[in-house]
Amino acid sequence: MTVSRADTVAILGAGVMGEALLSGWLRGGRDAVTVLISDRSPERLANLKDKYAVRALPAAEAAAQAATLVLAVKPQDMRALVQEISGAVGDSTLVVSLAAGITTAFLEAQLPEGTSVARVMPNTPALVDQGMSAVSPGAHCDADQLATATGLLQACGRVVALPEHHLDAVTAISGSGPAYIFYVVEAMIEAGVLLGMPRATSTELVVQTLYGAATMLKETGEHPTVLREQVSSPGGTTMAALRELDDHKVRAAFLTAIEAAARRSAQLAAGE
Ligand SMILES: NC(=O)C1=CN([C@@H]2O[C@H](COP(=O)(O)OP(=O)(O)OC[C@H]3O[C@@H](n4cnc5c(N)ncnc54)[C@H](OP(=O)(O)O)[C@@H]3O)[C@@H](O)[C@H]2O)C=CC1
Ligand SMILES: O=C(O)[C@@H]1CCC=N1
Repeated sequence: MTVSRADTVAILGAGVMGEALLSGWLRGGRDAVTVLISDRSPERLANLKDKYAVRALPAAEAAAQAATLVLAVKPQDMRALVQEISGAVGDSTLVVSLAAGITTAFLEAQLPEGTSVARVMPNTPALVDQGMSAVSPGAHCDADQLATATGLLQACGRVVALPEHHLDAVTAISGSGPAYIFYVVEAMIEAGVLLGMPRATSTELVVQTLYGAATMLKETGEHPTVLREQVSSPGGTTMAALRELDDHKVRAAFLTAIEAAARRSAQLAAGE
């Protein structure tokens, strides 16, 4: 089967996020022959080719054969990748970057004049079709191209379009967010073990509690304060615990932690 360049998407940097998108597209019914992957690890490429039956090519060759390029390398590797592919980027190429911190202006300056660029911040729940992404158009990205970028992310979850000045905050909230939740889950499991429960039991209790609480937030549409108050009986166990969290300034710690993540995203833009 011959696949046109217009229908082809190349993932350049097939690591955690690259694979998350690839697997989501295939689960959503995209034909594997329309996806090219590139990575500097031959072992990783061999593994992904086996697993998903997609074609692997060096980055510049993949870039020449695809109308949409998804740049999914670490921010620190972005300059080198863009230099490698720049000569293969055509007038109609759409470049979609997933990298934290890297601005559309940076990419536009490295790519041929007038290249359409969209900046996206996804998250790892895309692996289970529950991703949350934000997308921002660069200076030359038109509405159809923004819709194309949005469609790539919608295959694995929800997408919001936002002005690019919000993307460092998005990175700090939903991009890094799953890690904060996993950190809280780890701490709660440890607490169950501290109280004498088998680790497997504690894990089951915590994971289902998280799932139930997330489902309540989503399905009831109630404010989290209302849901928290429903759990907090006067003079009861929950208030005893929440008082300790307040005494240990856990809420303030979340604010400063998330500020630090946004600051770090802005530093990555400056190549630090
Ligand atoms: N992980 C996450 O939760 C999220 C990540 N992101 C962003 O997504 C991007 C990718 O992150 P993640 O998937 O975690 O990173 P990974 O390190 O897992 O994946 C990046 C892959 O790209 C490869 N690579 C580096 N340079 C090149 C190149 N020139 N050509 C081909 N392949 C190359 C890397 O190889 P090697 O291993 O040899 O370096 C690696 O396999 C980052 O910019 C990150 O900011 C955004 C949201 C969430
Ligand atoms: O930690 C990081 O830099 C990347 C960006 C958002 C999630 N992971």
